[in-house]
Amino acid sequence: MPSRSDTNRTPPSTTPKITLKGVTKHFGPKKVLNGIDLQVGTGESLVVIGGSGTGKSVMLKCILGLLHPDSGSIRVDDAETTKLNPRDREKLQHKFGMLFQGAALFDSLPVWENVAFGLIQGEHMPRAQAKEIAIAKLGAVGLTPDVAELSPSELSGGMQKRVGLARAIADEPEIIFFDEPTTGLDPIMADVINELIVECVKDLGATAVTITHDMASARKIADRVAMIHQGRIIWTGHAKDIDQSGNPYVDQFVNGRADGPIKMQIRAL
Ligand SMILES: Nc1ncnc2c1ncn2[C@@H]1O[C@H](COP(=O)(O)OP(=O)(O)OP(=O)(O)O)[C@@H](O)[C@H]1O
Repeated sequence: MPSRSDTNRTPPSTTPKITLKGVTKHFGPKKVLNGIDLQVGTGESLVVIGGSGTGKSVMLKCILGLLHPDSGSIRVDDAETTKLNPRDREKLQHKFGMLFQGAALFDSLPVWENVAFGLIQGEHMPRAQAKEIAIAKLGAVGLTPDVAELSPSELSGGMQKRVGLARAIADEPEIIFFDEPTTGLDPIMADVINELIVECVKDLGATAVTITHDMASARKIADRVAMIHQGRIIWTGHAKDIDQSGNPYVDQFVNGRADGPIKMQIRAL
């Protein structure tokens, strides 16, 4: 299957969907985000790469409203999200879907109810209708209706990711966040999940933001890639240009080399 940047789809619009300007966040004496500037276009798939502890998850949590930045601006469409009251924040949440790193399913609920959770709890949809949608979404990620009645604990890691993806798309969100979607999967299953992500995002016409260490995943999913280092975005570019970034940090990361400016800075700490 071709990468997302090769597919024959409508190119993403240049209208910004998400805009971060000068976002900072510290915990105690530790500055984690040092002025993040980043824009994601409507319908674009942006992949954020970067080493462990560079602030990827903290940035994502700031966009999701799970953490409040110390300073800076985060806009989603026309709304400045750092200043929303709780009611408007809740409305904004309806635009978001999320696939968590560990799929984060409730073992106490059958698969279908995990998928339908947001529809039942958030949208107050009748259970029968929500179940129908959940089964359709499970079909969209390649799972048959009999899986709907199982407990998540009965599923393999790959199937759990599919269920997490079905849940992320159940509400047909405008923006989907993927946190390390391929972690813990073998390379073939990782590729299957990457393909499903590309398909689901394309079908919905959604904007996607993915954080990952996995370059195979980044290459497959991304229209554009942004690299974060020490709490700043140090490079952004088209996925197809990642091997000619001209940036030694990106080059080191993409090629997984121990030697380079990133290691030198770790040594210096
Ligand atoms: N709630 C918190 N309280 C204190 N420190 C935190 C908190 N959340 C994150 N941090 C610190 O912020 C830094 C960045 O963490 P973050 O989880 O964003 O890294 P990351 O780039 O996502 O790494 P990884 O790829 O390993 O998941 C880390 O040093 C982490 O310990």
